Amino acid sequence: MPKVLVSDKLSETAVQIFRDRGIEVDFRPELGKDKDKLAEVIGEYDGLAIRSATKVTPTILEAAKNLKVIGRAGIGTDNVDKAAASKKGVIVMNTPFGNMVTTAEHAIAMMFAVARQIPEASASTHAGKWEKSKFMGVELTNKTLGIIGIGNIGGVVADRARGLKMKVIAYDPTLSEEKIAQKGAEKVDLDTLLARSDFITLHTPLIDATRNILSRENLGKTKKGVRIVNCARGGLVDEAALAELLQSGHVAGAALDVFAEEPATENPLFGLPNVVCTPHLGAATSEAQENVALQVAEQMSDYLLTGAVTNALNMPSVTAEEAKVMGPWIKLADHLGNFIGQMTDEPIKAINLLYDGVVSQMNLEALTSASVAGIMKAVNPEVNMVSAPLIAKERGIKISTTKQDKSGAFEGYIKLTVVTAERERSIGGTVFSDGKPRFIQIKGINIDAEIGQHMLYTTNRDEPGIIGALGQTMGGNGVNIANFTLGRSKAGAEAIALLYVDAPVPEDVIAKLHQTGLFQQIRALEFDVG
Ligand SMILES: NC(=O)c1ccc[n+]([C@@H]2O[C@H](COP(=O)([O-])OP(=O)(O)OC[C@H]3O[C@@H](n4cnc5c(N)ncnc54)[C@H](O)[C@@H]3O)[C@@H](O)[C@H]2O)c1
Ligand SMILES: O=C(O)[C@H](O)COP(=O)(O)O
Repeated sequence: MPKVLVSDKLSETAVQIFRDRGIEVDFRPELGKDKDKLAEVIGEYDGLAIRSATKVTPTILEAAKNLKVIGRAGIGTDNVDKAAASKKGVIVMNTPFGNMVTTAEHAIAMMFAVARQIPEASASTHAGKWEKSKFMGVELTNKTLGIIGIGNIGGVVADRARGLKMKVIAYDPTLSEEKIAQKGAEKVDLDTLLARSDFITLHTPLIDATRNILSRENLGKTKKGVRIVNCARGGLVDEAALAELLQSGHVAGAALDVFAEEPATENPLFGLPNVVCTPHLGAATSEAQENVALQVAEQMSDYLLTGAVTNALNMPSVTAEEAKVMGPWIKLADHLGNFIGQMTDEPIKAINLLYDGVVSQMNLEALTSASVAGIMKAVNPEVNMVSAPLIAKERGIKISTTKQDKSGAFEGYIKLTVVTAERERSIGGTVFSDGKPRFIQIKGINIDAEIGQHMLYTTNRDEPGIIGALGQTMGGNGVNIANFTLGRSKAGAEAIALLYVDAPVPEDVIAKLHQTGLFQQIRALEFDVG
């Protein structure tokens, strides 16, 4: 039974879902703030469910010996070292839509709050002062709202702002003018947004390209009297520069839900007039917390129990249905890769995959990842579908895929070719109607080989006596052959044999086969057929 740790304050709904799905779950939200304790216990778990308090560092991942999936009940995953997770083969998933509306509403609320100085007016009224003339505000109607990053949340903000009769402009380099127009905004460049906006709201992830996007220089390009709203991530704004511009009167107000350092107990913006602050409450509604807890628990359970992958940031999606249909093909892709991986001792330059027939209509990204993982598992058993493409990229291995639909004798097949400086190796395989993967071609020679845990691969010149030599040497040394496949390109040319045996072929048996002088290549191979 898989075991999941919840190390942040998730709704109890998540715990219930894990239990209902038959997953053992420990609810320990205090661990999100205790990295040493988390490192101590994480080794026991297959899944880790978090919000933003838990920092999943390389140290935590190093200790996470059994971890398969990290589920973020929310959107931002900047608290997870995704590169380290991918390298360890751990899937990182989030819930991209569960708190989108709630966070957009918070941004709108913050915009109103800063336009009308509501928090300060409220505090003053609570204090028994009746400072009616002190809190003069501005209308939102007809004002220009500049949205930096108009993805899911920015899109909802645009929609609500249009309802408030604001003019909406947006800077988002990855979206087309048309797409931004569909969201009700005009696409502009950053300088134009800075110059035209009465209000600026940020809705990008915190990545290298967006870190400090509202830098001192860019804040200096804004319209006098601008108001800034940040409900995305702290590092997007230069807080010290913003504080100075607020004090100089260039910026009329700021509303911040997120800070460079969190929890924020000290900040250059604290205490300044017309700065509205909330403690990272963007996603803090009961509706959003139910949504994200439910979604993350379902997604993590699906992955741990069925292999279905949804909303993963470091792995292609695989639906539960796909996982079922593709299961044998994924296994085949893994075996094909593993065959070549075990045959290849020299550095790999390129991996080419050809998908033909039914398999060409499947999720090829997942199949390719499985194949690449199969190759790499031959030298590092820790590699899996998540980490393999990353490792291949790091090593400069070029991966290409081709699909076609002319499988002929088979419903579909996969052909894997691996290129090294010395040679090209290829192997083809299919899945029979019994759901069993089989090798059907090696080096262009047709065969029909059942795949077993222990196998022996030999190449020889096609001449009499090979079967006898193989049978005698194996049998004479107590190695039972479960299945024997032969193939040759033409009579007298190169031939191959693939034997499926009941136990690993001992070194001394391989030496004896070599002594016969009949074989060019002899390799004992092991496959994970579980
Ligand atoms: N305050 C909170 O509690 C809270 C809650 C939810 C999400 N968030 C944060 O809000 C942010 C946005 O979330 P989302 O779900 O809308 O993400 P999203 O991925 O749907 O949208 C982000 C948008 O930013 C754009 N972008 C990327 N690089 C950019 C750049 N250099 N300049 C301008 N735009 C760029 C992307 O193209 C994308 O359209 C994330 O950082 C998330 O962590 C905060
Ligand atoms: O990225 C998010 O989803 C938000 O920042 C919410 O974070 P939280 O779940 O820690 O409140």
